[in-house]
Amino acid sequence: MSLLSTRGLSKHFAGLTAVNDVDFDLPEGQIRALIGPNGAGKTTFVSMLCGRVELSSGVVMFEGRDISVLPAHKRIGLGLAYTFQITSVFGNLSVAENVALAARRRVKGAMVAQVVTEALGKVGLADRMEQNAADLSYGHQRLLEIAMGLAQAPKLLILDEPTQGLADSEISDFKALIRDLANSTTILLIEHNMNVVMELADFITVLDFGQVLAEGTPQDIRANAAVQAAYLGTV
Ligand SMILES: Nc1ncnc2c1ncn2[C@@H]1O[C@H](COP(=O)(O)OP(=O)(O)OP(=O)(O)O)[C@@H](O)[C@H]1O
Repeated sequence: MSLLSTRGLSKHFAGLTAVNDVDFDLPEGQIRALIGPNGAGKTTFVSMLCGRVELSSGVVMFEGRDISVLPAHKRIGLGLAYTFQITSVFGNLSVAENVALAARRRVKGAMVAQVVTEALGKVGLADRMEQNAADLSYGHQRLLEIAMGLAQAPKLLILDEPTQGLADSEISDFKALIRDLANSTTILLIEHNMNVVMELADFITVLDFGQVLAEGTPQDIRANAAVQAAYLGTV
């Protein structure tokens, strides 16, 4: 059984079909990359998985349960965590307080501090706990968001362009982080950096004009002529 799957998932915005009849299956334990040209529908697709965007038609299943109309906070409760391009960090709170907010959804009392320390340790921000989140670089704010996701001990972690804003030197740490997280969490990653995709992903789904253009291993996708024409040739 897939951890997450969709059938016939579509989203129409007035006159525009952003996601068109997508069937998608994500097995537990996989690192899956979702790639495709700008405007292909990637963010809209994962927003429907998370419940941030209402679907127009189709179904979303998580652990065999139909979650298509479940509100976002209930999906988080089931183990579906996500970080998005638009940063959701509270700038006037400390790094630790931001993660504590996420941790309190799951644990209470002294456990909160433990979960916070662990999550920040994993993403490499343990030495910045007391700093105001607003004072972090953009790249570090993205790592803080991942720590906030981890504090919820998710079964599925969805990351929307997590390497955007990271320096080259930080990207190799990021790759190691994702490999480490994959030992305990299934990961769905929207990513434009093809080095990151090809190195990290077990399996890749390519969206184009809201539809699945191709799926396969990194080798399959690299060799796929349609993907080359639609996307890889242009990056
Ligand atoms: N709230 C909205 N209202 C109207 N159109 C939207 C809305 N959100 C997205 N779209 C449109 O849906 C299409 C898919 O957008 P989406 O952001 O999902 O693509 P994407 O693949 O994530 O792109 P990028 O790689 O640039 O982030 C685009 O044409 C976009 O303009």
